[in-house]
Amino acid sequence: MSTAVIIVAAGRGSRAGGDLPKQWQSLAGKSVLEHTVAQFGAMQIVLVIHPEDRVRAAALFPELTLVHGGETRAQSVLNALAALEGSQVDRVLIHDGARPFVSQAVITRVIAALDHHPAAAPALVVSDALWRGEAGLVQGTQDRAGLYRAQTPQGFRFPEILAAHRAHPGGALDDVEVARAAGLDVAIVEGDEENMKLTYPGDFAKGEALLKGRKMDLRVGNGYDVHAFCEGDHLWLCGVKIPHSKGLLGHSDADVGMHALTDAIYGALAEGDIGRHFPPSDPQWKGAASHIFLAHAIALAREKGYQLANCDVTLVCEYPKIGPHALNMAAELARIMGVETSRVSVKATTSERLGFTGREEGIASIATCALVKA
Ligand SMILES: Nc1ccn([C@@H]2O[C@H](COP(=O)(O)OP(=O)(O)OP(=O)(O)O)[C@@H](O)[C@H]2O)c(=O)n1
Ligand SMILES: C[C@](O)(CO)[C@H](O)COP(=O)(O)O
Repeated sequence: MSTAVIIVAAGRGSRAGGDLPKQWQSLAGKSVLEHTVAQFGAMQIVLVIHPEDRVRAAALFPELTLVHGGETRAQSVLNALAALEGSQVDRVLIHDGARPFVSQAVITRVIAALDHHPAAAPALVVSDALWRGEAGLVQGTQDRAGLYRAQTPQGFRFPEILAAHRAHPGGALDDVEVARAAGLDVAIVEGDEENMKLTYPGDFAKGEALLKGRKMDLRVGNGYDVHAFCEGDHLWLCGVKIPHSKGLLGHSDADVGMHALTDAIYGALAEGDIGRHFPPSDPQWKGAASHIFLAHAIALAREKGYQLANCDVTLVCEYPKIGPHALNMAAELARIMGVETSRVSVKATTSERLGFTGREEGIASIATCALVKA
């Protein structure tokens, strides 16, 4: 499944006021939009901007696809959907640029719900009493049963939401309204009180306070693994196939580097190790490609609200020589985990011909990772 994110940021923020449209205003030293974009990590992002903001946007986000927005939010969304047509994308998340505090946990819940529904969106149950009012006087109360406060990102299967937007006459409040008009069922997933939309001038002070009050929740884990050499003509290390005069022995593909990294992530989460999640006694994992284990560990981290800050994998062997492959290995691990390559390090050392690695009986690997609550 290939998922893209559309971040709509072409509005003028008239209710928020200020010298710049709200998404370009500063919040704790960075623009609102930089905070928002950062929350989606290495996902494919289409950023919808106002044509007047092109230079600013291209300078700050050189790696993102920029699309010009329209007169309304819905038109801005449609322009981005049209730009994705013909790509490999089969799911899309549509998010307000003005919601910079969206968490990994909310993003993960929306994506997970798309496995079972054509559309899904986060929302919060209304808990206050609701009144109707006029001229400063309460005119009556409104039953709040079954009422929700809608948030973004709102997630959809791509062809369905493109068709729905094309068919919609306009005037919808959000993409869920567009999807429902096309007959799509929309699942509600749990939103987050912190996932507020900056709308009025006072919201910026609330946002600053929220960022200040966020306690850093940092987890560190380590992993260690060993696999013995066996007969063979290649081995897998950190997801890269390397021709060699020996193979590595193991129940799975014996990718010792990826196993150490996977265990480091489980360790940081206090979730045991690979063996707990993929028991070697279970024949279905015989010969399994180790990216399954790493993808599971990182998904578990996201589910719990953590993202990878960085990781460092060291391979201990005399041969094969790792240097020529190290960058490819880091890129492959980063791809599997959905993070920027700059967060992943792969390096190697020999053991100076000492011990089992020195005698070329096998390869050992040590990995460390840091996870931060997003
Ligand atoms: N023509 C538009 C209008 C809105 N948006 C985006 O949609 C999100 C939610 O809209 P809202 O909070 O209403 O933003 P603005 O339209 O900018 O605000 P205002 O209504 O106060 O002018 C924002 O990230 C905004 O930039 C957009 O991309 N294109
Ligand atoms: C899409 C939205 O953020 C859902 O809550 C919202 O409808 C868009 O903002 P607006 O203030 O209603 O224009």
